[in-house]
Amino acid sequence: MAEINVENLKVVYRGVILALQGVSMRAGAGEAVALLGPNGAGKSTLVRAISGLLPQYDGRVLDGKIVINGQETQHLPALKVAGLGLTAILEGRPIFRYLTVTENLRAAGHKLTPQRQKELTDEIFTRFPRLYERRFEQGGYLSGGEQQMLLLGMALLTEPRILVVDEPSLGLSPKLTEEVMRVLDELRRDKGLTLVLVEQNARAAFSIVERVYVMEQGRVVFEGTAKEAQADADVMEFYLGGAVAGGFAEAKRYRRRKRWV
Ligand SMILES: Nc1ncnc2c1ncn2[C@@H]1O[C@H](COP(=O)(O)OP(=O)(O)OP(=O)(O)O)[C@@H](O)[C@H]1O
Repeated sequence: MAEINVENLKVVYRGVILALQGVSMRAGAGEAVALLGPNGAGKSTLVRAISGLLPQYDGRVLDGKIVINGQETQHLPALKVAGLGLTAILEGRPIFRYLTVTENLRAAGHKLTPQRQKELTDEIFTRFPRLYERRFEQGGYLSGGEQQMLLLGMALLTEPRILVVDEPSLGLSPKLTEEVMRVLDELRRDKGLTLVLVEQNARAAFSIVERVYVMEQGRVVFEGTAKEAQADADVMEFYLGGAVAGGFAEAKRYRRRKRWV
């Protein structure tokens, strides 16, 4: 059973900035949930906490609990959390820019037997034909969408049970966003993955998750099914309005603000 339970989590950066003010959320085994909300709401902070990566950002859990597969993890380092089957693709698209696509995949799967590595690499190239075409290209020369696909491929080579993905649509065209979402959805279904998706692009998230948490100012302000969120006029207007109405233009503006690769 690969599930996440977060209870009343409080997170502070640099000892003074309270970024999460008592957040509770749950992702059941094999379930897809999205964390939505405006800039600065605390979405990335929550996934950093779940992934054990807060110390890298000078952050720490002040109070509350994170339970992954029955084990309390709020004070575990990232490597231990990864050992529980959680793989996180966080901001910045951290690929090896001077290695080719194939080499990046090999590096990600270094713990696997050569046979398993080959099986999974073949699977990745089947799921992402574009990556196969670009397999001898250096990572740094790939487009944003191709880099996102490479990151998903690299994540698959860690054989995760829980996948945490921060803003996969960032900077992508609507068509590419749709493709990345489709692949995420297929992966979850085919492999029974638990998926936690952070998205500014609420419309994209609604297409593949069952439940959503809308955050603002370090709190969860709405929790419900994707359908309930879309039917709630206040949620749509006050918290998700810009993201839904703005579409690609909004994404581009956002991309300019947030630096990556
Ligand atoms: N490393 C850090 N040091 C200090 N404060 C931080 C740090 N990272 C985030 N914060 C602050 O914590 C709050 C929550 O930020 P967070 O990045 O989690 O929000 P977010 O919902 O992911 O926003 P975005 O969609 O813009 O990434 C913000 O007020 C932000 O300024």
